[in-house]
Order: sequence, then C-alpha cells, then structure tokens
Amino acid sequence: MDFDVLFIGSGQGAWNGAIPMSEHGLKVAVIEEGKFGGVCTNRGCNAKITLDRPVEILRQVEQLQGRGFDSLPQLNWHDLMAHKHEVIDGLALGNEMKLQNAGVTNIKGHARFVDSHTVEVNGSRYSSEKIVIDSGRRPHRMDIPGSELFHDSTDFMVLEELPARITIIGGGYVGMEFATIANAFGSDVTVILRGNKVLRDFHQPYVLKLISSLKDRGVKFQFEETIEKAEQTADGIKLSGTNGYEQTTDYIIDATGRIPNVEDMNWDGIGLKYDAHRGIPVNDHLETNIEGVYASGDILDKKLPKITPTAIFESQYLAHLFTGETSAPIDYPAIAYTAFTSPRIASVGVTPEVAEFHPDEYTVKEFDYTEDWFRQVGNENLGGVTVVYDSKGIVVGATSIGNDAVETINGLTDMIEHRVSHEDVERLIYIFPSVAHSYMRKV
Ligand SMILES: Cc1cc2nc3c(=O)[nH]c(=O)nc-3n(C[C@H](O)[C@H](O)[C@H](O)COP(=O)(O)OP(=O)(O)OC[C@H]3O[C@@H](n4cnc5c(N)ncnc54)[C@H](O)[C@@H]3O)c2cc1C
Ligand SMILES: NC(=O)c1ccc[n+]([C@@H]2O[C@H](COP(=O)([O-])OP(=O)(O)OC[C@H]3O[C@@H](n4cnc5c(N)ncnc54)[C@H](O)[C@@H]3O)[C@@H](O)[C@H]2O)c1
Repeated sequence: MDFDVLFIGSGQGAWNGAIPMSEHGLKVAVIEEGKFGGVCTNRGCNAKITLDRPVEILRQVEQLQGRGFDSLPQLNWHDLMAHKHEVIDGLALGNEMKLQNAGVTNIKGHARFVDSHTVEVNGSRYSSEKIVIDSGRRPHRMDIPGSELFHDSTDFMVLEELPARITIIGGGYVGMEFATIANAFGSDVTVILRGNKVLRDFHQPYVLKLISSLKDRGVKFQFEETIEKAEQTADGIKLSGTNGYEQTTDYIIDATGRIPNVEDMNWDGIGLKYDAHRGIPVNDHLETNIEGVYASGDILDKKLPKITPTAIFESQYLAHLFTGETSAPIDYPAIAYTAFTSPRIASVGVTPEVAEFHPDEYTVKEFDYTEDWFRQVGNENLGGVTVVYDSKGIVVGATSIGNDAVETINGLTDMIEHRVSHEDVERLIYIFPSVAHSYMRKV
C-alpha cells in the first residue's frame, strides 16, 4: 500500500486529523481538487468573519452615540474587500505547507475510487489501508427558471462593489449573516422565506428580537413566499412568486442550504452507501458500510451542527483511532453554535424548547442583560441568556443574544462539558469586570 491513511478533501474534517496522524508516524496523503483548507478557510467562516468585523464594531459604536461617541464611522466595502483578500488569500497555501511540513503527501486533483483501497487522481493510482472521505458540501441552487441568474455565498464574498438592491432567498445561517452585513454596508436588503421561521435551530424568542432589530434597520422580510421564476429586465432581475408576488432587484443570493459533494467519485461502483441529499451514513467509529472507508465533516449524514468545530472534532477522533490511542466509539461533547448576526445569537446543549417539553427533568431560567450594569457600560439595549438546568441544578444548556453571546456561550460550554456545579463556580475566579465574570454571577 502507498499510504496508511488517505483523505479525499483537505477541509477541517481532514487536515486536523492528517497532521497528528503523520506526526505519529503514519504515512498520510491528502487529495484536494480546489483550495487547500476547504470551505471554512477559503470561502466560509474566515472570509465571512472578516467581512463582519466592521459591522460588529459599528453596532457597538452606535450604542454609545451621545455617550462618548458623537458620530458613526463610514463603512467602506471596497477597502474591506481588499483587507479580506489580504487576510484570506494566503491561507490556502499556508494550509498546504502545514500539511507538507508535517510530512503529509499533498495530491492535487479530483479523487475517484477504483476500489475500496485505491483512488485515481489525474490518471495516477494511489492505494491506502484506510480512506477517509471529507468531500464536504456546496451551495444548493434552486431549480426554477432563471436560477442561473442567482449567486451564492462564495460569489458574495468576492464582490468588489456591493449592489444597491440585494435579495436573499432563505433564512438560515447564510441568509441572516449576509443580510446583516449587506444591510450595514448600505444595500437595500430583502429576505424571502418559504415558511415563517428564521434560524430554526435557535431559540425563537431571540430570533424574533433579531428579526425586529434587522427590520428596524430597513431589512425587509417576505414570509411564506415561494419564488417560481427569475428573469432579467431593463430595471434589474425580476422575481415572481406564488400569489402574484413580484420584486425587482440587482443581486440574488440563493441561501437555500448546502448539498453534499457526492458526484463523480464512483461511490456506486464500490458499493458505498450514501444519500445525495443527506450525505454518508457512518457507524459510531465514523466508518462507512465499507470496511476501511471512513467519512468526516459536513459530508456525514448526521443531525449535528455542520460547522467547523464538529469537523475538527471528527478528524481528531480519527487520528486517535488510527494511531491506536483509542478504540472507543466517537463521543461528541456539547457543540456550541452561533449565527454571526448583529446581535449575535449563540447556543449550546439542551435548548429551552426541549427543556420546556420535559419540565420534570429541566428548569429554565431567563436572565435579561439590559439591567446588568456591565452591559449598561456599552449601553447594550438588547441582550440576555437563557439557561437550562438539570434536576441536580447543573447547567446543561444555554442560549444567548447580544454583543457577547459568543463568549458567553463558549464559557458556559466549559461548564456544561465538565458538569460544573454551583459550588465549583465559587472557585472560579475570573477577571472583573469581564463577560465571563458577568455571566458566571448569573448562572
Ligand atoms: C458562507 C459560510 C460560512 C460559514 N461560517 C461558519 C462559521 O462561522 N463557523 C463554523 O463553524 N462553520 C461555518 N461554516 C461551515 C464550515 O465551513 C463547514 O462546516 C466546514 O468547512 C466543513 O469542513 P469539511 O472538511 O467537512 O468540508 P469542506 O470544507 O467542504 O472541504 C471539503 C473539500 O473537499 C474537496 N473535495 C471534494 N470532493 C473531492 C474530490 N473528489 N477530490 C478531491 N477533493 C475533493 C473540496 O474541494 C473541499 O475543499 C460556514 C460555511 C459557509 C458556506
Ligand atoms: N455561523 C455558522 O456557523 C455558519 C454560517 C454559515 C453557514 N454555516 C453552515 O452552512 C450550512 C448552510 O447554511 P445555509 O444558510 O445555506 O442553510 P440553512 O440550512 O441554515 O438554511 C437554509 C434556508 O433556506 C430555506 N430553504 C430551503 N430550500 C428552499 C427553497 N427551495 N426555497 C426557499 N427557501 C428554501 C430553509 O427554509 C432555510 O431557511 C448551515 O447549516 C451551517 O451548517 C454555518
């Protein structure tokens, strides 16, 4: 065999495992047909958070108008885009070098299975004891007349000029994060939703606050509307929907979800079980129905948040498994997740919605931040945390909205994972004043 472990794809579900495997002495290869580092590094999390940074700061400056600030800074999309290129464009090469320096063999091109231990790339064959599929997902494109006029998250994050009118179809992570950014930079933003729920994985009372805040800033929401066609007109792109709905816009982001990359890898030929919409099912060791073929990251058919930390955890688990450090099934901890909107909404563990269905098992307490003196320092007018306790009074879930929601939930994730009791909290001496000190006093 040429390798001990061969990864198809170089995203977060691969390189975080490939490097420790190689450092441990395994012969490892990574095959990538696009940019090394995959979606998150090149056209997902990192690029998005760079574009959001001025928005996050602007909102905080806004909250202090007349309280130390007398005016708002001007946002400049063009300069920000240049900064984004500066921060992001070198990361792919950096990832490639990181792998290479750790002794991993990088292979460029599209991988296709020949059999369960062999793949072909650009006419060359490579054999491996184990193969890990980390092929990820890509944006879904609506199948309606005119959808070739639509764009996706990748297109938006390289726009040199921001269109005056932007319409976003879909109210998930991408829809809400991009609505936040485009609105702050002055675009006239409309979000069109098939149903009436936005960010369905999140605590809906907080989501309603977010919608209301976005509406106050001029974002329009069109609920329960199914778009049926798009056509180019002299005035822009005309969208038509059910019930006679019509809207003309300059730029459309199809944010209707992400679909697994399953094509042209000869999975049928080797008998791999997969679903074109849901991805690859695996057992509790991340092994597919074919012995020696594993999968990790977004391509998995699992009901877990499809985010970078999940993919990292899985690839690290595979490193422990393949180096013999463990033979145990994968044991996921509580996974924290967030929408990088303004305000942020973040969540971890048992949700208030689940807790309310099981009142005998859980207690839910809601804390409003606006009365907290520390939040008043920044004149934050919207913010809170809702905490779920088990029957022993231990925190098992939390969800937060506000400027500091991400750090609040990160801190509470530690508490949840380590089942920190109320008595233990007394022994945690945090810096004062600080976000951590503030929420710890509450829970
Ligand atoms: C706009 C956007 C914003 C996001 N923001 C966040 C965020 O803020 N926080 C967060 O945690 N997550 C975020 N995510 C999700 C995150 O990007 C993904 O969960 C993560 O990238 C999954 O990593 P992966 O390794 O599973 O797959 P990917 O990153 O998709 O990597 C798969 C790689 O496999 C390659 N590949 C596929 N097939 C083949 C083949 N046959 N041969 C060779 N190579 C192949 C692809 O080119 C790709 O590089 C965001 C996603 C998007 C789209
Ligand atoms: N902050 C983060 O961690 C972050 C940010 C961006 C993306 N992501 C990841 O990327 C994934 C994809 O994000 P997304 O926002 O594209 O997907 P999503 O699944 O979060 O949201 C898709 C939205 O599109 C709607 N929709 C689906 N089909 C439709 C149709 N035919 N017509 C109209 N609306 C339709 C859904 O109802 C939903 O509102 C997320 O699930 C997440 O895993 C994470």
